[in-house]
Amino acid sequence: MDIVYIRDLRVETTVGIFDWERSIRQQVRIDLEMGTDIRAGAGSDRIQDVLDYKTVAKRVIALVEGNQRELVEAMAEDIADMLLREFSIPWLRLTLGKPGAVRGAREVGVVIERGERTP
Ligand SMILES: Nc1nc2c(c(=O)[nH]1)N=C([C@H](O)[C@@H](O)CO)CN2
Repeated sequence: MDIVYIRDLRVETTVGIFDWERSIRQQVRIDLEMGTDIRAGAGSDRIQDVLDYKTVAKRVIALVEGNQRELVEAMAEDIADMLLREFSIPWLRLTLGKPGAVRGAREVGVVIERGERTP
């Protein structure tokens, strides 16, 4: 399996369990690895034949900017669900972090894998 990735995507959104967090925008940071087969696109050299990371990034940004969830777990699951459905991605690994959310830590968050990773 090949991978198309997006690293260090930063998006401003509302997220968090505390009242003060519901009235501010915070930055979340996303790393995304998506299973794919690049051979058709490598052969044709046409964007139509690949998983377009720009299109994926725009969709992820739109979803995250509109987030109403409190937990990073819930937001991560929403992103993964959307990607598996809308882009027919067989497998993905998603890191969703909140930089600076915990004093003393650079970032906290979750890493999830969804779908089936084929050889
Ligand atoms: N596992 C999680 N733990 C915590 C979360 C979360 O989304 N998942 N959220 C918070 C607060 O919103 C925190 O980020 C505010 O500093 C605490 N723990």
